Amino acid sequence: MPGAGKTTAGRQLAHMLGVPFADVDVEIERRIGCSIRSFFEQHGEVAFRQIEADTIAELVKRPAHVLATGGGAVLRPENRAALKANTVVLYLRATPEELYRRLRHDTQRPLLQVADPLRKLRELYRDRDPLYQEVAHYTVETGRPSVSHMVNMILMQLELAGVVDNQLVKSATLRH
Ligand SMILES: Nc1ncnc2c1ncn2[C@@H]1O[C@H](COP(=O)(O)OP(=O)(O)O)[C@@H](O)[C@H]1O
Ligand SMILES: O=C(O)C1=C[C@@H](OP(=O)(O)O)[C@@H](O)[C@H](O)C1
Ligand SMILES: [Mg+2]
Repeated sequence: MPGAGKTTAGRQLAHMLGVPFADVDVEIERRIGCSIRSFFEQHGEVAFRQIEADTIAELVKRPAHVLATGGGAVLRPENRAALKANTVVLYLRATPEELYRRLRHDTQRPLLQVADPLRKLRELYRDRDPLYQEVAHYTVETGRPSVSHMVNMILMQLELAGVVDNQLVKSATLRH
């Protein structure tokens, strides 16, 4: 979902683990040469989703690092398949109300430039939560922690899953 913390927590997590960070949206904006919001307005969502799929297909093949996708990455089956097969997928789950609290002043998410953004978030959550749960290896219930607390929750989940070892988590925590 938009506002889940993928970009913010993903960047912090990569820094703490000492691995490269990539954000699908940032890579897309580099390719299209404008903001995603402008692209939506000029070319529409379908054209965006094709560029998003092409970008995800490339980025999931890069060596181990932290990858933040956009909230709509799960809409296309080929994206879900690519993410699940090539990465350890964490779903950063938050309620529509919490997401609205985080995004209420944000003007850059095209899907939320509507009269009732909270209603839109509830619709997106209804449609997408099953898809996130289908593609995710692990779900992190983010609630209302600070970003740094959320990153520690993610680290603990990754350690429990054996994705990162205890020493790496300890050094990450110290680095933090
Ligand atoms: N766990 C959190 N608690 C409070 N604010 C958060 C949390 N995660 C993200 N935010 C804030 O919400 C906004 C959206 O975060 P962002 O990382 O851009 O989300 P996404 O990339 O998933 O859309 C940012 O202002 C960020 O600081
Ligand atoms: O939820 C969505 O469909 C989208 C989320 C955005 O990314 P964030 O989840 O980082 O906001 C961005 O990819 C685009 O605006 C579409
Ligand atoms: Mg993001």
